[in-house]
Amino acid sequence: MKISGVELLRLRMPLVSPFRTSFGTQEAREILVLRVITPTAEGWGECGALLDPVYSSEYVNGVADVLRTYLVPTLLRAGDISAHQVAPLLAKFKGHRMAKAALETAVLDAELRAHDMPLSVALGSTKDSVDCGVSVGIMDSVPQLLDAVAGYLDEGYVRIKLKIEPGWDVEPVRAVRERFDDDVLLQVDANTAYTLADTQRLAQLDPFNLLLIEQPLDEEDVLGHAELARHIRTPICLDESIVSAQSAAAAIKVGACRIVNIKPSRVGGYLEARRIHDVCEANGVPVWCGGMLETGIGRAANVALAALPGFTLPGDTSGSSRYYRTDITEPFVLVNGQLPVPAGPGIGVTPIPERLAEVTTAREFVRA
Ligand SMILES: CSCC[C@@H](NC(=O)CCC(=O)O)C(=O)O
Ligand SMILES: [Mg+2]
Repeated sequence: MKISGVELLRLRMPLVSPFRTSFGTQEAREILVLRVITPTAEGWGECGALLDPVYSSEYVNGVADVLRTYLVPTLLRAGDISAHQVAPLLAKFKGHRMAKAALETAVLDAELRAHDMPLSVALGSTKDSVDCGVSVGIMDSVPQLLDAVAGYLDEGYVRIKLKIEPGWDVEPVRAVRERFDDDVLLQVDANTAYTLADTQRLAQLDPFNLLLIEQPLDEEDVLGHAELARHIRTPICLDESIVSAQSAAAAIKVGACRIVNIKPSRVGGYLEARRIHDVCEANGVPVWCGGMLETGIGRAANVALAALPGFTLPGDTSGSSRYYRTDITEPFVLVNGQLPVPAGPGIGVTPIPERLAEVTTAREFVRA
């Protein structure tokens, strides 16, 4: 398939409420969306990078630059290519996995639409709906947190994830455990906020029957997570540390994690995400689909991925209303704690032009 052009769209989408994590507070999402044009179909891809390099080293302006300067011109010059050739063609450029993921996804979406094949089918998904969890930010008070959790449980979410950081960890988790049924699936995400010196503090979370503790230590401290795992009972799940199937295999081998959060954006796309799924499944390691506050474009693709057999834990695949008053696609609405897997060709959704126009702050066309 020949790529005739790629459009970079910069969106600004206000969040329904501030989302606070150990690395800062998001009030709105600046999002880069890609539209790939080919003679037979168009494809869409959403980049998970944040405005600033605070979750990972990538950030929106940097992604836009590496796409216009290196990645898109390389594909435009490559002639007839398939989506599976994108990663090998771009491998000479080190890193920039979020930029590569968005571009590969848009090419894959165009290719699948041209062949009338849903992404879920192409990935080998086996379910037509997925259980959904929700990520709950750090709040100003425990009562405010309890009200938020009550609201999400009322909406039907089947798993609650609490953001934690030093000073906001044991007390809020204990309060949630004490207020809600012990059967509520509960996990925490530290976004690298702790060090091994905090081992005893983190061990105080063990009595609360958490599903997992996500990325307690620095993303490069894989051996530190293996050491921590010898001192706490709660299973460690890695997020920021897992950037490829190779890094997943290595982390599992050294005992750094018993669960993996797979985020297609972080690992370079859905094809690598599938490989990570396969590595984890081969090692008996459960996986779940993480999120980067995606619009319906990224959400649709994430839900398709979350329908793979190894995704045995509810993901951060919340409904559109978790973050946005109005999505740029038809909204994803939770029904009985689940979201339906899009059945249409490719990612199965397309942006609604009027809604896309409302939130688009810049458009840039990259030609050969
Ligand atoms: C702005 S925080 C994004 C990264 C964070 N993502 C979430 O907490 C889930 C976000 C979502 O529901 O999409 C994570 O580390 O897992
Ligand atoms: Mg995380």
